[in-house]
Amino acid sequence: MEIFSITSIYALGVVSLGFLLFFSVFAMVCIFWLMPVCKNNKLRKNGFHGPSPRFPFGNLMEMRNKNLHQLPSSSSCFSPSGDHLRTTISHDIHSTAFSYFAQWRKTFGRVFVYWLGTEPFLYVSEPEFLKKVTSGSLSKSWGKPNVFKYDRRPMFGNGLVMVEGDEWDHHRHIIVPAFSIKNLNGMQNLMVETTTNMLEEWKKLMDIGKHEINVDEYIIRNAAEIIAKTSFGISEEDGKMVFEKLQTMQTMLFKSNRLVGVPFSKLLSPKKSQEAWKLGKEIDKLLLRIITSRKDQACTINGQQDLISILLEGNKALKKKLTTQELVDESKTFFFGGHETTALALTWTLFLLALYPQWQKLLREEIMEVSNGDPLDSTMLTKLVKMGWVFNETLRLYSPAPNAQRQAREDIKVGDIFIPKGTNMWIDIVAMHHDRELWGDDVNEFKPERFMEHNNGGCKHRMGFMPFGFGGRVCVGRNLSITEYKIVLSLILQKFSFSLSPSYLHSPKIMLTLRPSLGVPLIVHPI
Ligand code: HEM
Repeated sequence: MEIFSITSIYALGVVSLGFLLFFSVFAMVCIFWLMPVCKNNKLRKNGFHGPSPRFPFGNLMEMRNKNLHQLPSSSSCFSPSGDHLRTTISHDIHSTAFSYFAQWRKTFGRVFVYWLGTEPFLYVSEPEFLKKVTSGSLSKSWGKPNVFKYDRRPMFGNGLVMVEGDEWDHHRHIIVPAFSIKNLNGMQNLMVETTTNMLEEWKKLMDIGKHEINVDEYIIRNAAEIIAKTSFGISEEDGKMVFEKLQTMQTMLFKSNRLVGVPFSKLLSPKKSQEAWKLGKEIDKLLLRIITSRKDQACTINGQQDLISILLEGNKALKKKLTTQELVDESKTFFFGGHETTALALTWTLFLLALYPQWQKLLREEIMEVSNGDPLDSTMLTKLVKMGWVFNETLRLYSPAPNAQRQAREDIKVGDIFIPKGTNMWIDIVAMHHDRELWGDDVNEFKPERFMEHNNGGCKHRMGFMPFGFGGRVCVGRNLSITEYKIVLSLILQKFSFSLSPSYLHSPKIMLTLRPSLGVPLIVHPI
C-alpha cells in the first residue's frame, strides 16, 4: 500500500512537471510567436508590408549582413588634398550606415514593418504620416517601447527620456525651468574655462611638433566635464569617474551586434548584461552621494546654481516631489543626454569645416565681426547667425540622435490608418534628413546657407527636419547644447585652423548615437 502511494506520488509529480513544461512551452510559443504574428497580420491587413521575418531573429540577421557589406570609405588611399577628399567622402550616410533601411525603403516605401527579434516595428520615414498619427491628442497615446526599457534602464533609469503619461508630465514640469536662458547664461564662463584648458593641451601638443589630433576624444571629454560641472558642480575627478563608467556601459549595452527582441538573448551574454547593471548601480551610488550632500545646501558655480540645485529647489516647493531615486535617474539622464549629443554635433562640425575651409573662414570672420576680439557674451552668441546655419546643417547631415522610438499604448485610428495597441514605431530621423523628395537634389551636399531663409532649411515638410525630436517630447537640452556649441566652436576657430588628416576614415556608425566610429583625426595649426 505504502509502495503504491509512493509510486502514485512520483507519477503525479512527473505528470505535473510534464504539464508545467507543456504550459511553459505553450506560453512561450504564444508570447514569442503567436502574439507577434497576430500583431504583424493586423498590420499587414491594414496595408503595412515589409521584409519577411524569421523566427527568432526577425530581420536582425539580414540587417547585420547588409551592413557588413558596407566598408568605410577610405581617404587614406588618396592624396589628402581638400578637393579630392570632398569628392571621395559621401554624406549620403543613410545608404551606408543604414543600408538595410535604405534598401527596404526602395522596396516597401517610406512606411513598412520590420522585426527586431520577435517584436514587429512600424518603420516610419514619412513626416506626413508621423504628423497624422502623433499630433494633437494622439501624442498622449504613445509611450516608449517596452523592449528597450530593460536595456536602457542602467543608462537612463526612470528619467525623463523613459517615463510616460502623467509621470512624464510631472517630471517635465519640474525639469524645464532648470534649462531657462537665465540659468544657461550663468554657465557660460564655466564652458569657456573648461574649453580653454582643452585648447591649452592642444597647444602643448603642437609645441612639441604634434599636429595630428584626434579631436573627437578631446571634445567628448570636454563636454562631459562641462555637464559634470554645470549639472552637479562635481569635481573633475568624480566627473571623470561617471564619464568613464558611462562610456564602458554604453559600449556594453549598445554594441551593434545586440540581439534586441530575441527571446532570452540576454542569457547568451550574461556577463556583459550583469557588468552593465553593476556599472549602472555604481554610477547611481556616486550620484546619490552627491544629491544627498546637496539636499541641505545649494551649490553655486560662478555665483550661479547648478542644474541639480535648481531641480532640488523646484522639488522642495512641490506637493508631489521627485523621489531621491528619481533625482538620481534625472541626473544620469542629464549626464548622458547632455554630453554625448552635443559633443557629436561639435565633432561632426569640425569634420565638415575641415572638409570645407571656406566655411571655416566665414565663421572666423563672423566671430571677429561680432566680438571685435572681446570675450563672447550671450548677446554676441545670438548674433553668430552663420554658425547657427552650420549647426543646423551638421545636425541634418549627421544627426547625433539618428532615430526615435515609440510604442502605441492604445489602438490608434486616423482616417484610414489603423495602428493596433502595442505596436512599436521606429522613426528614422536620418532617412528624413537625407530624403531627396523633401530637400531636393542637393540633399547630400553640405550647404549651410539653406538655413538662411528658413528655420527648417527649406524642407518641404515641417516635420522633415527634427534633430531634437518632435511634439511635446522635444529635447529639453536644446538651448544648453546651442550655447555650448557656439562657445566651444568659437574658441577653437579663434585659435586654430585645421584640415582632415590623411589617416581619416569615413565611418559613421550607430551606437545609440551616430558616431564617427574610427575617430576624427585633424591636422591642427595655431593661427
Ligand atoms: C545636439 C545636441 C542634442 C541633440 C541632437 C538631442 C536630441 C534629442 C532628441 C532627438 C530627443 C527626443 C527623443 C525622443 O523623442 O525619443 C531628445 C530628448 C531629450 N534630450 Fe536631447 N539632444 C541634445 C542635447 C541635449 C542636452 C544638452 C540635454 C540635457 C542636458 C538633453 C536632454 C534630453 C532629455 C532629458 C530628453 C527627453 C525629453 C522628454 O522625453 O521629455 N539633450 N534629445
